[in-house]
Amino acid sequence: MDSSHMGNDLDHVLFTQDQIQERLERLGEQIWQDYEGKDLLLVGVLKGAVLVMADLMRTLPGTVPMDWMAISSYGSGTKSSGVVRILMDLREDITDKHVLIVEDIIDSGLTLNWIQGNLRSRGPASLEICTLLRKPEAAKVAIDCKYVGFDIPNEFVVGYGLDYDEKYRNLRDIGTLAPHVYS
Ligand SMILES: O=P(O)(O)OC[C@H]1O[C@H](OP(=O)(O)OP(=O)(O)O)[C@H](O)[C@@H]1O
Ligand code: HPA
Repeated sequence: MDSSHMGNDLDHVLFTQDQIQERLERLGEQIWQDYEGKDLLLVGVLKGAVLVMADLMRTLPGTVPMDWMAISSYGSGTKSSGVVRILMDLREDITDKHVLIVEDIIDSGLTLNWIQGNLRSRGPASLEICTLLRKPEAAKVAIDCKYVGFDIPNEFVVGYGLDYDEKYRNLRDIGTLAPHVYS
C-alpha cells in the first residue's frame, strides 16, 4: 500500500521505501563484514520484523539461516504494557551460535530487554541486535544495540511492518499517524 492510499490517517512520511532499502543495504554490508566466518543465525521477532527480515537478509551476499519468535507485549494501544509472553518459541537450538536479533523498533526497550535476557540464558556464542528504528527519548531501559537503521522522535509510527491495531503493516513507507486515528 502506498501513502496515497492512507486517506487522512497519515500525518507525515518519515522514511520512504527507497530510504529504507538504502539504509538496509548499508546495514547488510556491515553485518556481512562483522560476521564473516561465523555461524550466524538471524532471529526475527514477529510480527513487526517480517519486512525488515525479508529485505535485510536479501541484501546479504551469502546464505544465512533465520528463525522466529513471537512475543506479545502490546495490546491494541500505543503504549507498552511491559508484559511479555512467548507466543511462539524458536525452533533452533541457539547454543554456541552467533545470534543477531532482527527487530523493527526499539521503543521503551522493554520487549528487547526481556528477549535478550531470555535468549542469553540459552548460551549463544554472541547475542546482538539489529533494529530498523529506535526512539531514544522513549527508552525506559538502556538497550545495547549494535545496528540501528534510524533514530526517530518519540512519535507513534506505522508502516513497513509496524501496526496500529493490526492496521497499516503493509504500508510501504514509514510514517506518523494523525492523532484522530488513536484519540
Ligand atoms: O521497545 P518496546 O516499547 O517494548 O516496543 C517494541 C516492540 O513493540 C512492537 O511489537 P508488538 O508487541 O507491537 O508486536 P508486533 O511486532 O506483532 O506488532 C515491536 O515490534 C517491538 O517488538
Ligand atoms: O511507534 C510504534 N509503532 C508501532 N508499533 C510500535 N511498537 C512500539 N512502538 C511502536
